Amino acid sequence: MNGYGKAFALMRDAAQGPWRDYTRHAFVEGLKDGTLPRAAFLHYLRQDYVFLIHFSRAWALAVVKSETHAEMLAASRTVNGLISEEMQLHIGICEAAGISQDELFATPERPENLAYTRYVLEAGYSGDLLDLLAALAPCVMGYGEIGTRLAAEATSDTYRDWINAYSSSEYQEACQAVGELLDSALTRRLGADFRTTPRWDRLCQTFRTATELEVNFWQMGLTP
Ligand SMILES: Cc1ncc(C[n+]2csc(CCO)c2C)c(N)n1
Repeated sequence: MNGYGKAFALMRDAAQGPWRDYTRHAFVEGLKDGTLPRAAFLHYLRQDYVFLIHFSRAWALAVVKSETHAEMLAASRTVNGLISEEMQLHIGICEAAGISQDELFATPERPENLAYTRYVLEAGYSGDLLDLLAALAPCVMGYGEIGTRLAAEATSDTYRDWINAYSSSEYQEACQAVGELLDSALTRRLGADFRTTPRWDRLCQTFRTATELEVNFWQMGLTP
């Protein structure tokens, strides 16, 4: 699977093992065949709602760290997509399951959740837009790959709404836009041969760590 840009494909290939653990996690396979217990899914969604609050803050920080209007536009569109669409999806599914928005907002944050979001925010606070985007990319593109694969391979309709959200053309376009942002931000700051610069390996390491934190997040989802 590809189409999310050059830098993403390189970073993913450099993090092959964790990437596979993330995109083929037992939680994901349970969404695919409908065997994921409902309690685990709702627990995950509640944690993910809190996760999205902090991820919206991290994408807002990407606006702060932008150096061009095009970068600000791409980052602010993601902030808007997150708050107006992705968080709405969670509110809707949870409401239908009898979990109110107040309850959702008051969800106590699990350590696996906290570790991931604060890692990403710290990458942005202490670094530049590249450090921040390297930490943000696994979440955006990973769900893009998972959504596309599950739309083709799902054998159950139990989690169809969730799968449809991440396989939708709107979401796939958002992944492509982030891929283009990553490529152009790298080229602007490091040059077209960004792979040969001293910073590249560190950026790949940040991408890998964020991918490992995604694996931990799925694992948390399996243990309500
Ligand atoms: C643990 C976890 N990882 C990734 C996503 C997906 N996601 C989070 S922010 C974002 C970018 C805005 O569209 C996307 C797609 C999630 N929901 N939960």
